[in-house]
Amino acid sequence: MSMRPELLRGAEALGCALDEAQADRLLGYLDLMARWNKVYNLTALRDPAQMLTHHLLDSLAVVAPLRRHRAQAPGADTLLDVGSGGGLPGVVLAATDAALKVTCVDAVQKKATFVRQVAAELRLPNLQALHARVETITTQRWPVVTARAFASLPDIVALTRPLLAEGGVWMAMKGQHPADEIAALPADIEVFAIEPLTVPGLGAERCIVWMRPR
Ligand SMILES: C[S@@+](CC[C@H](N)C(=O)[O-])C[C@H]1O[C@@H](n2cnc3c(N)ncnc32)[C@H](O)[C@@H]1O
Repeated sequence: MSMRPELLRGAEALGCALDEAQADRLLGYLDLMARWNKVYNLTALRDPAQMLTHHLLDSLAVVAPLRRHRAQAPGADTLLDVGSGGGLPGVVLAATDAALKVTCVDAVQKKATFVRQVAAELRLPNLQALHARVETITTQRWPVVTARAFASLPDIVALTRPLLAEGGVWMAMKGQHPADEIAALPADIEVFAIEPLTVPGLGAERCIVWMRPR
């Protein structure tokens, strides 16, 4: 059964209606993920319908908030997705915004290789993948650093702080409001917004924790 209608409906509910080309890319990504998963074990989910809600729609939920942030932060046109795994949310962000240059980094070679393959097959020149432990990167800084299912907020900050550009922000994707993690952040880190998200069909709490150095 085609998943296009559910994808289109879900994206619209999330405030990021997709054009045909964007929907094609995201469905192509889902297809590549399902095929590579048989060999490379990129995600524990096997059911494509679950991959749609738990991965694609969950990642699409941050597209509109990121657009709002970028509208207020001119120059925030590059993003680092830390511990990107099979490319979540980095691939989804690159596939929905050609003006955003996305770098996905993961410590596992096969995951970076998969994201490179996605960039080639889906023709996404704004997507690149690095195979590295994020704490070893010294070559570049980014105005937005994002992470999904990567680490606690204090660990995200500790591992990626040198990679944040002047005036940059962290956009951390979390489940329930992570009060304990927020309480454990260093005093010079400000949580300037916590945005609750409602992901169609997911039935679980989600939020974005926006952070920046004070
Ligand atoms: C649970 S997975 C989440 C993957 C993806 N963000 C998602 O939401 O499906 C966490 C990923 O972080 C990667 N990782 C863990 N420590 C890392 C580090 N220090 N630098 C880069 N990647 C790391 C792991 O290899 C793994 O792919």
